Amino acid sequence: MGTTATDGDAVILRNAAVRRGGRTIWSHGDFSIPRGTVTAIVGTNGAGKTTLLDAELGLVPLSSGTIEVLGRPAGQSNRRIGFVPQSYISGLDSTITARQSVVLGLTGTRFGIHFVTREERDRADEVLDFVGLTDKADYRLNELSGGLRQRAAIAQALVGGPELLLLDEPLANLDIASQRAVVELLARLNREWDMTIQVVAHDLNMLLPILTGAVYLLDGHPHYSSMNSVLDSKLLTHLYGTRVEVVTTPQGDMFVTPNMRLEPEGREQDTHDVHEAALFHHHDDESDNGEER
Ligand SMILES: Nc1ncnc2c1ncn2[C@@H]1O[C@H](COP(=O)(O)OP(=O)(O)OP(=O)(O)O)[C@@H](O)[C@H]1O
Repeated sequence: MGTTATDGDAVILRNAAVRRGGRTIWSHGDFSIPRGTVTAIVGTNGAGKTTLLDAELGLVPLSSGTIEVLGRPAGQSNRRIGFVPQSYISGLDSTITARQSVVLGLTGTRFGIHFVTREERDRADEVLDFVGLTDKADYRLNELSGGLRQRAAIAQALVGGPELLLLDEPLANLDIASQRAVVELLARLNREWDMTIQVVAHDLNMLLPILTGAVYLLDGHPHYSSMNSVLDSKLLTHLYGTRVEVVTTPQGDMFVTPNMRLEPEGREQDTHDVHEAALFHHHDDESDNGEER
């Protein structure tokens, strides 16, 4: 929301827009995310959450504006960024061991013979220990549960010592205990390694205790907000197009709960009129030309 960028920011978008397949996915990205924060990226299917991560990695060109990551233009800091893609295993030979997969984070996934140095192996073991996989280091990836595979994926992203960790739906398809373990791991990373974290998520509930803010993709525009402001029932209802409630417990915990009294067709209407919806957007330049999204 047009925030003033500082050296303490990990990511800075200035009037950023992305086009893919001939159409604008999102535009007017104008915010900065401070270092040391844990940020959710939320929005409906196809809103462009993965595209935002791709843009930060410089993998998709911007159709306007700029993105700066760790003080440099997007794409130029990738060695200082750990990335956990949505389908980690599909890009890998699942018969390699957890340790081998982590070492790949240091040596690259290129083909050919690569001798692993003692140092590389020690570094891999250090990270495997941090994610709680020491006793599974020699298990093949296809022998691990989804939750443990996700931890191996995070270990691979961490092994190069990144300052920023990007995760694309790391909790998808995990049971609740495994989701908790991943969330606890992210909390420790943030707390003990001062890691700046961005995580694409559909369900905020599990992540709420560790989130400091969220980027929400709303009506084709990404916005950043600290957690207190994003957890607004009206905003979330507009964002998801269905009724969402925010509950503050006496302990101060907040939960986003879908309202179960849904209309017969299964969705409650977003009740915002166009003027109310406009209040969620605070662009300096509202010259969006109404392109199809
Ligand atoms: N390589 C591509 N070429 C053209 N269009 C693309 C490409 N990749 C993604 N898109 C389109 O960009 C839009 C945003 O996709 P993206 O994957 O970023 O959304 P998302 O919010 O992560 O969605 P989901 O919640 O379903 O994962 C979608 O309409 C998608 O079809």
